[in-house]
Amino acid sequence: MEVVMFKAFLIKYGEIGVKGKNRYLFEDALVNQIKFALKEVEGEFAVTKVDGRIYVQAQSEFDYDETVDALKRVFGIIGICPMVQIEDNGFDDLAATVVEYFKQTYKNMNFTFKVNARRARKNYPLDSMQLNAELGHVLLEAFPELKVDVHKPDVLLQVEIRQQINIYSIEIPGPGGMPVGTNGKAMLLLSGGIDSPVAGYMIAKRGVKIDATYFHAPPYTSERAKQKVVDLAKLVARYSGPITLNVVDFTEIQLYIYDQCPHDELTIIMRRYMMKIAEELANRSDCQGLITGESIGQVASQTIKSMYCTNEVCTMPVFRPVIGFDKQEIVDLSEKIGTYETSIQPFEDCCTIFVAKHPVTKPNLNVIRKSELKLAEKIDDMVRKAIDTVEKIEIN
Ligand SMILES: Nc1ncnc2c1ncn2[C@@H]1O[C@H](COP(=O)(O)OP(=O)(O)OP(=O)(O)O)[C@@H](O)[C@H]1O
Repeated sequence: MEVVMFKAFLIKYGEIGVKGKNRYLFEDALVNQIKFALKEVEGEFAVTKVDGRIYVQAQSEFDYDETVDALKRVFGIIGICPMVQIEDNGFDDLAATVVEYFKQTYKNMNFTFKVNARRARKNYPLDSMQLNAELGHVLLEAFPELKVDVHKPDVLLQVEIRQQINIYSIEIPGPGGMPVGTNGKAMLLLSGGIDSPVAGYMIAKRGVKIDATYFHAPPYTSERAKQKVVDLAKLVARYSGPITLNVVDFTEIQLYIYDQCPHDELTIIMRRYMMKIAEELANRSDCQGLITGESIGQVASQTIKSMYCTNEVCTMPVFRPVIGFDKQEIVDLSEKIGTYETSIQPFEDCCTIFVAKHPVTKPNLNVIRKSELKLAEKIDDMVRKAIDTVEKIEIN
């Protein structure tokens, strides 16, 4: 689309509008997230909050498509309206701009329209009704194929008389949700798979800031496998904002469990230690919850009984946003958010390397606890060491 005229966007936001006195906190978080998202777009932008509305105004040359794509990743936005903003140079100038706006925005004029003018500034010489009628008339003269429909127009042209004049008619859907930073913080257990990046995306969408923890088992898992997780964290951060990624060296613990415990219980016991360590890291970085990509019944370690056993080691709430999704639904979402291609890169995961041929699908908590007694001597030191030597990678 030829969009030479669009130099600004009106940002529409939904749920955050209903938060009463907290409204400004939500708006400020939204402004911050918009600024963060626009950092990777070429061009300078001013993001401002004026009279309870948020505007993005280009201050230099900019790439329209990239800008819209970046805004589509900001949770809390329900609509992105590309806008023409002009100074008030009298009605004739406004009428000419509206005609030019139609010419540049629509290829053919075989549609119905309605003008919806609003005056926030009452000293404008025409009132809203007069503006609607006059601008409608001007457009019909300029484009005789156009038709007016005041009930169900194909195109609703908004003309807002404020300090400046805003002209817009297109609303590109945003992602919805709430601005990140308005709903606490949680720790995502991020593996290299398909599910956990999607889980992180879904919780961030509700306004939750995210940190991540990855369990790495060198040399059984390669540097490349770790890089894949860093890449996934970067992709999630495009929506969630900056992420601190904790890389835990899990090798010693895994080998020890492998040595001491029945192999059909390995996955469950490893998972329990992952949850324990993730919870401790979460506490240290002020998180109020853990996030995993588990979905009921997907694999042996994700039966309800298995989750009952892994959940038991932590007191923090564990959020499993894809719990009721089929695999294909998770895949669809991962394609939509752009993590799928990276997730399917074939690099080994620590769980798949140490996995038993026939893992228990109905673990008994008492049996698992008994097996873990064999670890008692050394495991606490190992856990402490894993936490103390964690590598922190800042994704921003
Ligand atoms: N190496 C790891 N580091 C961090 N978290 C992990 C790791 N392995 C598993 N998890 C967490 O446990 C969840 C279940 O893992 P599992 O390997 O059973 O499932 P999965 O379906 O392959 O999930 P994913 O696609 O997210 O890897 C993951 O979604 C993730 O949250």
